[in-house]
Amino acid sequence: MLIARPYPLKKDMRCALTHMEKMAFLKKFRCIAGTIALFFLTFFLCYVSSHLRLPLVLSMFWIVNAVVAGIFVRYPSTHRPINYLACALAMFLNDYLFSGGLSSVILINLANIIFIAVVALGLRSLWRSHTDQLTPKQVLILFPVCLTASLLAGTWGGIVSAGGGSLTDNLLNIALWVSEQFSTGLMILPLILSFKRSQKFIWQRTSVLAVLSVPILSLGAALISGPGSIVFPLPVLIWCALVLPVFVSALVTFLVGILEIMMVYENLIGEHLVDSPLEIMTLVSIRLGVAAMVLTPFMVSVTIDAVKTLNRRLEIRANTDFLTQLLSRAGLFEKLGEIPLSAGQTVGLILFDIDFFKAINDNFGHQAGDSVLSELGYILRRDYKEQFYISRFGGEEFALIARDISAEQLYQQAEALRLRVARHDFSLTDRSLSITISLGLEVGSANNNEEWTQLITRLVSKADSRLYLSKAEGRNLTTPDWSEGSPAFSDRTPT
Ligand SMILES: Nc1nc2c(ncn2[C@@H]2O[C@H](COP(=O)(O)OP(=O)(O)OP(=O)(O)O)[C@@H](O)[C@H]2O)c(=O)[nH]1
Repeated sequence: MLIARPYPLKKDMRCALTHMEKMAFLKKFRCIAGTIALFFLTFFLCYVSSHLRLPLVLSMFWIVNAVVAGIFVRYPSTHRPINYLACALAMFLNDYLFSGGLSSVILINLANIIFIAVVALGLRSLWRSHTDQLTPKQVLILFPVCLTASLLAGTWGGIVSAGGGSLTDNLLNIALWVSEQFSTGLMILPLILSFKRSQKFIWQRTSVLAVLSVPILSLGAALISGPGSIVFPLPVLIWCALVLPVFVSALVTFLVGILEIMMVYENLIGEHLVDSPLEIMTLVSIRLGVAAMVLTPFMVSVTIDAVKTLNRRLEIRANTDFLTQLLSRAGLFEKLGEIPLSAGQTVGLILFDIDFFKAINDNFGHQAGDSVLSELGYILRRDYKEQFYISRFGGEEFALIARDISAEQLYQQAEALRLRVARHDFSLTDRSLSITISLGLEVGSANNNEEWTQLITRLVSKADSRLYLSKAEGRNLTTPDWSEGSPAFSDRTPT
């Protein structure tokens, strides 16, 4: 009879509740901490941006909007009304402390919130938060979303910050707002969206040269000057996009974009800036030009990155056996081809085949046979990957290859493997199963100018005849390289 056990159950439930409460508390704490961090980040960026105002009244780079919008897109859990409120409060506080006049400050900062909201909502639906990889499609949508956000925010900001004035003043103000938001947005958003915490990258000569060429072309642009000089760095930025990781390329492009706009402000590029409609429109035009220029290398680097990832996936798929997750025969040769082979190098090969595998298929079904192959693949990957290159050579035939191994060491490893397999219970859906394997070994040295394919083919031919011997002598046996008089051959015994 089943006896009720109230206490342990209650205790379990209490533990589970406490755990859930703890998790809920942690989640809440993280949210509050995130909101406070966002408040201070916004305040700091507003402070920095508002000190980049000279020589015009409008900031040279109002970076805060793109940064906050980028955070909302990149980390969708932060996209919450409370965080909008925190950002707005930080903007109001900064303007109140350093510019005065709370009422106009609220209206002007509404433009910033409009930009953040439009970018966050426009890009959020397309961004897959579970992957860091950007797609060309996502980059394409960056342009219209950023433009819409800049147009809406800029129109509102331009009107409320002009404080009345003539229609021309209003239109010029709007043009300045829109162009600034658009160019700053397109410089900063790629940076935030492509940022990866860990990325393996080896600097090669071409990557270093590409980066070093950037300041040279930028200097050329500064020396020659004129409106066309904006695009001088473009070829080298495209080069960076081809050879650098997406984030590094975006960073270089961002720095060039910033430099160009600063040079415009310093009269190094373009005409002398005075506060007339023509000069303002020149600045607007240069900014829009910079925006278009910075997006181009970003599109190239994201597209190249997507192509590289696709190539890597195809390569893995082509070189890996789907069932066992081991190298296919072609994959083995491909892998070995990457390793230098010097004359005289010793290479050992274990070639083995499952005994009576056809009977497993016949008695338990093809799926059971697949399951055995898959489990065997798992054992080989787990226990032998360190010492050997492992390949599913054919149907139920496997090859293990090791460099710098003696005939005796190879024999010991092969015997250990044979016993390991024989003692293992392979699990099928409704039962477990024991199998045995027969092995043939060969150890050889590479000849002068011999390639991996030739060497392995030579070793396989010998090992295959020894595998056949193991089968002929009753299976569950290892036949080593006995031509070398290995003492192990005479010791071989079935389990
Ligand atoms: N389930 C399954 N069976 C496979 C696969 N590849 C090959 N086989 C089967 O493996 C069996 C190999 O049979 P045989 O060559 O006669 O060898 P065996 O039955 O193991 O006998 P011995 O090697 O002489 O011990 C064939 O029936 C193939 O159909 C696979 O991927 N999955």
